[in-house]
Amino acid sequence: MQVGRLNHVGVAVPDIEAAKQTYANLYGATEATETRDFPHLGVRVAFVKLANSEIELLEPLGATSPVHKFLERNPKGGQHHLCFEVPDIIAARDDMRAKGATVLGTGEPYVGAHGVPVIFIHPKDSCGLLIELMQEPAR
Ligand SMILES: CC[C@H](C(=O)O)C(=O)SCCNC(=O)CCNC(=O)[C@H](O)C(C)(C)COP(=O)(O)OP(=O)(O)OC[C@H]1O[C@@H](n2cnc3c(N)ncnc32)[C@H](O)[C@@H]1OP(=O)(O)O
Ligand SMILES: [Co+2]
Repeated sequence: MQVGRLNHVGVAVPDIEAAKQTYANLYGATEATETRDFPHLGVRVAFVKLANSEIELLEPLGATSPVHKFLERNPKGGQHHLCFEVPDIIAARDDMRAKGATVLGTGEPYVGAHGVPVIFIHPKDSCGLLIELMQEPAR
């Protein structure tokens, strides 16, 4: 299986609104979504639109958030993950497992911030990078 386009770069930040201003002021990336909470995912999220992809700004929601420990280690924020689109998230999950990669959580895809199912592959399988795979959205 070959992954598709880079949908977004996940960036953990201590303050999403401040980060939005940084991307607008420094890089002219002024188009951003409203900031939304996803309590069931443990994150607050906003997307900064780019010409060919997006920055996904992430704040932790609570101490059990998957982003909480990352921000403790990187209090100013940092690159958290890359997200690639795939045509079939179930086939992608099975392909990852068949190749010996660790699909995080239960292994069952779950609906992410874009409203389509996602999975995550452990950083140890991708040269230290956390990789998210998401079902290609209808365009
Ligand atoms: C889905 C909604 C939204 C979307 O796009 O739609 C999102 O993207 S939400 C993003 C937040 N959600 C997740 O990240 C879910 C998957 N993540 C996890 O399951 C954990 O964060 C995990 C397993 C990657 C790390 O868990 P934890 O931090 O509790 O474990 P450790 O601190 O013990 O770390 C283990 C090991 O991994 C290294 N690590 C941790 N986070 C990252 C990272 N983001 N990138 C690279 N490496 C990471 C950490 O340094 C440890 O390395 P070691 O060599 O063992 O010390
Ligand atoms: Co993401």
